[in-house]
Amino acid sequence: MVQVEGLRRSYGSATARVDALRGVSFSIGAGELVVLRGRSGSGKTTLLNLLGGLDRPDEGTVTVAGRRLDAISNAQLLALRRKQVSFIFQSFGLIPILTAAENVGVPLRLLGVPSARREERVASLLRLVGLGDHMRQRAHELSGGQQQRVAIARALAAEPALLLADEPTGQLDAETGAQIMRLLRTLVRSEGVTALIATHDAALMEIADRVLTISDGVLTEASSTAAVG
Ligand SMILES: Nc1ncnc2c1ncn2[C@@H]1O[C@H](COP(=O)(O)OP(=O)(O)OP(=O)(O)O)[C@@H](O)[C@H]1O
Repeated sequence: MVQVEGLRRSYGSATARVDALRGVSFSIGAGELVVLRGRSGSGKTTLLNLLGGLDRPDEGTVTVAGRRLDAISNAQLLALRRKQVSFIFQSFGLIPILTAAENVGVPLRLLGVPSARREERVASLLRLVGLGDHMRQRAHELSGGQQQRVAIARALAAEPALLLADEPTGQLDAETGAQIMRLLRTLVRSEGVTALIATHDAALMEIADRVLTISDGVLTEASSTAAVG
């Protein structure tokens, strides 16, 4: 599902240059949930942005669902981002004045899904994340954990092939964070999506099929763990 080959990305100019990624290669199989672990500043966000086509590498290639991101036009990249790749952020990224249902419906609107089908999918997703009773509540009225559940439902709405999550539990207390991670584990399996989740929280490794560790812009170890429910 994902192949990354020799990825390099630097920021700044010669005098103040930061080598955020210094030759990163790995692949992720369809349906796998991979946790990307690394300290703050190790290059996790840079890597996720390149995988999601939000940024372009200085060197190396990214292939998602059989398409090399450097070989496609900006219009094709936009289509890929709408249909096949979705993001979950630490800060949830919801539109505060819209209801939970409206937020989840945004990607479906962008794809032109007719309203009846859209409403059906939105309701079923919100039930799936345990918010069936909060559909009409505005995002800013929800707790952090509830907002992240809405963001997860939104990320899954368009049935993406690849889900990228950047510190999805970073703003939540430990127990709520653990619940969100278990929910992600369950949904990745039931929706058949492939996921890469960046975190520095060692407690979250247990949900991974595989853990990639990044340090100073390079992968330092790749280990397998038994997947748990
Ligand atoms: N737009 C930018 N301009 C300059 N330097 C940047 C930029 N984005 C990231 N960096 C630098 O690149 C390195 C990697 O940053 P990145 O955000 O990828 O790390 P991270 O592992 O996601 O960190 P965190 O967990 O704190 O989000 C850091 O040294 C950071 O300061």
